[in-house]
Formats: sequence, structure tokens, C-alpha cells
Amino acid sequence: MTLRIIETARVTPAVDSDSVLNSANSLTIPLTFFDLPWLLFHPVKRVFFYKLTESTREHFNSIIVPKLKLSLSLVLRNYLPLTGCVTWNPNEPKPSIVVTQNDAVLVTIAETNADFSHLSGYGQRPVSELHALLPKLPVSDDSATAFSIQITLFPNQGFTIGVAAHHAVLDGKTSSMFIKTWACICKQQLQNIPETLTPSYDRPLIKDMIELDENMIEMVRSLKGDKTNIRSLTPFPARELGDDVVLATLVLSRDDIKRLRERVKSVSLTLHLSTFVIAYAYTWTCFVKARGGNRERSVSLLFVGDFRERLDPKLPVNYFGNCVFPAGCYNRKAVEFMEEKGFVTAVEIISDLVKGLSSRKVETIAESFAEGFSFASRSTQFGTIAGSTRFGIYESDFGWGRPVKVDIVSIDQGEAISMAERRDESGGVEIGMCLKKSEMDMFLPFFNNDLQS
Ligand SMILES: CC(C)(COP(=O)(O)OP(=O)(O)OC[C@H]1O[C@@H](n2cnc3c(N)ncnc32)[C@H](O)[C@@H]1OP(=O)(O)O)[C@@H](O)C(=O)NCCC(=O)NCCSC(=O)CC(=O)O
Repeated sequence: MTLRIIETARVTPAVDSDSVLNSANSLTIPLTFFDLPWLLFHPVKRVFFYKLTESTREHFNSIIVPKLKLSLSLVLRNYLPLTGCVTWNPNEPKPSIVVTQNDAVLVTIAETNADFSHLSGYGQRPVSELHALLPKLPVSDDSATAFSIQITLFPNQGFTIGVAAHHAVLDGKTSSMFIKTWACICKQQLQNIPETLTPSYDRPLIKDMIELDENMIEMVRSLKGDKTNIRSLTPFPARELGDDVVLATLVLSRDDIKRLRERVKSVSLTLHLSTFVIAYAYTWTCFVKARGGNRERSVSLLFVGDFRERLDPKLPVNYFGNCVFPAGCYNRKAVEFMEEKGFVTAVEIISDLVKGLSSRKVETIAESFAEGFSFASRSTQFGTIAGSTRFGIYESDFGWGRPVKVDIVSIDQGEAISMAERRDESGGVEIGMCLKKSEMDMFLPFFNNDLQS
């Protein structure tokens, strides 16, 4: 495929007489202990595919791009942190998001000759081609950009919106709320954000715990291992990906989930058998079986839970930033998930972890992250989940219909599994996996055949 960059635009927030920037000229939002664990992670990258056969160059340049830019400018008034950078003032104990007047979100406009149907499909797609549809997120030792966008035309086939988000600035809940808000403003040609979609910046609701901040920073530093510049914001080294890495999207229908749930119900009636638990347990056991190898090898799994409603007192559902707590199960033997009752074992583990989340104490969050991250390098297989079955990501309609597909491409940086609701069915789930082609070819038969058994 070829990609031609047409323009790199800076989209600034629309002029707002109430803007906090008008008086002080800058806005500083310190990162909380919920944000800090993600400081040196690679950006979360999602690509949204919009099918539109009337998307000629003319239509794209004169209608689609101007509408997207205008609505982006309007929505950024309420999302100022996305125009800024994470920086770490030498006089401050921790980094902050800093926004100054005239800051902007970089929007790359591009065109490609790639096959839209193939790239937006559910089959195996080269991850390098998906990356071409995503923007860079500039980062240096001193400054890390919060958010960037790429809009790519596939002439007469459609267009994509690719986003790159710094995870220390926002989590999946905030990121998906931003996209849905931008889409709503664009589609309905609104001037202002509806109340229900307005982000909350009520940071004082998260009690300042200096010791917790320090522990988080210490943990992040120790993970990087580079002692030369302890305030450096450059991320962990990127995973080298060969041309043979593919991303595929698997589907568990509502009926599949129901049948899998029945398998477990006969064993125990007290388990938490949500779609999330069933889907994670099933995918994980297939993944461990497909990799095979030494049955005694150490494997671990982790996920994060949204903590906004689990905190006491609760945070507003629209709280901007990160508010997730990790839950994991570490150093298990691969054989536990390979044998006949492997799926039930995984369900029991993940069910217990979900049930236990609400009683987790915030004071333990740094050690919980530290424990989880430490097993990432010590395990032969480490499962994590990106996205969620609760973000409603397919509702992002900018006025040209809902996306035909949404992929989280950044799962290529680990052994993450992505999740989202199914586009056209309530109750089912879409699962993204990114593996070397040879391993994907081993994994898919396990995933498809075990459903029939
Ligand atoms: C811990 C969990 C994963 C566990 O999920 P579960 O679905 O098992 O458990 P649950 O108690 O939340 O839900 C139980 C049942 O109630 C339904 N349910 C509960 N709350 C709901 C809500 N607000 N909206 C819609 N459905 C809801 C669920 O669909 C499920 O039904 P049913 O049986 O039908 O399923 C989840 O609670 C959670 O916190 N999800 C969000 C995780 C998150 O924020 N991840 C993003 C990380 S950042 C990231 O990854 C980056 C990025 O995305 O950009």
C-alpha cells in the first residue's frame, strides 16, 4: 500500500470567552497516582473505519475534512488537555499536563490506495498497514504530546480516523467518551457539548496521597531501568515487529457466550459469569493451548477495572483522566489452562478477580501495579485486556454512519487482547489479537473448534 500525506494541520480549540486559558495563559493539571503508572507506556492507538463509496477526493476535501476539523475545534474547548503535553518541571515532584494558549491537536490528512474492505475486515491483516493509518505521538525526554489524529481517505471506498492517546493523560473510558462527543457535535452540527457528555476535571475528588505518588513514580522508574535521566518522558523501548505480524478480530456471538456460560454453570452457580469473564477466560485458554510448549511454564494474566464507580465516594462517570485499578493472577502453570477443565479454571480466576475489585483499597494501588508489571517480564505468556465491552465505541457516528470496524492496533506492543461490544448485536463481543502469522494460524483453529465442542 502507499500513503500520501496531504496536510498536517493544527486544530486549536474554538475561541471561548470563558476559557481558563484567557486569564492565566496556561493550564497545569498534575497527574494523579491513577495516571502515573502509564507515564512511559506507548500510546493507545485506535483506528475507526467509515465506509463511504461517495468519498471522492472532492467530497473528502470540501465536506468531510472541514466538518471534522470544525467539530474538533468546538469539542476541544471542553477537552483542553488533549491539546497539551505532559511535562515535568524540575521544581515539581511529579509530571503535569500543561496547556498553553494556541496549543493544538495535530491532525494529519492523508490518502491511501489500500483496500478498505480488507483492512476493515475481521480476517488477518498486516499490522504494519494498520499503523500507516495512525498518527505519531511526538515525545522527547522533556515533553510528551497528549493526543494526535490522522484522517485517511480511501478514494471511493471510505475514510479512517486514527487516534493516538497518551495513556497517562486519559484512559479508555475518557478516550471513547471524547470520540463519541466529537462525533455527536459533528453529526448534529452542535455548537456546544451536551451536559451528559461534558468531562469533569474535578481532580480534588481524588485525595492527594503524596506517598502514593512517590511510590508510583519509583515503580515506573524501576521498570525503565535507565538511571541517567530519571525525569525522562521517553517511553519503554518499543517492541520490534516483523512484517509477519498480523491483527485479527474474532467474534463471540451472544449465543456463543450463552453456550460457554452453560459449560461453567454446571460446575458452579456462584461465579460472576459476565460476557467479559467468559470471553477473557475462553480467549486466554485457547491462547495458552495454542502456544503449547513446556506445560510447567509460568503464565500470568491481568486486566484493569474502571474505578470511578468503585471509589468511595464515587467519581463522576465523566471524570477526565485515568481511574483504573489492576487485578491479576500471576505465576500459574500453563498446564492449568491447557487441560480439559482449563476454561473453568480461567473463569473461576477471572470471576474472583472481578468480584474482588470493589473491595480493593486505593492505598494498595502502587504495589498492585508493581506486582502486575513485574510478572510481565517473568512470565512466558502474559495476558492483558485493552478496551472494554462497555465503551460503546461503535456509537461514534460523525454523520456518515457508524464505523464498520474499530481496531485497537497498539495491542501489538504486548500480548494484549482487545475487547469491544459487537457492532450489530447486543450481548456479543469482538476480540482483537495481534500475533506472528504462524502463531495466529495455530491459535485460530483452537478458538473456532473449541466453540463447537
Ligand atoms: C472489571 C470489569 C472489566 C468487569 O466487567 P464485567 O462485565 O465482568 O462486570 P461488571 O460488574 O462491570 O458488569 C456485569 C454485567 O453488568 C453489565 N454492566 C455493568 N455496568 C454497566 C455499564 N455501565 N454499562 C453497560 N453494562 C454494564 C455488564 O455488561 C455485565 O453484563 P454482561 O453479562 O451482559 O456482560 C468492568 O467492570 C470494568 O471496569 N470495565 C472497564 C474496564 C476499562 O476501563 N478498561 C479500559 C482500560 S484503558 C485501555 O484499555 C485503553 C483504551 O481503551 O483506550
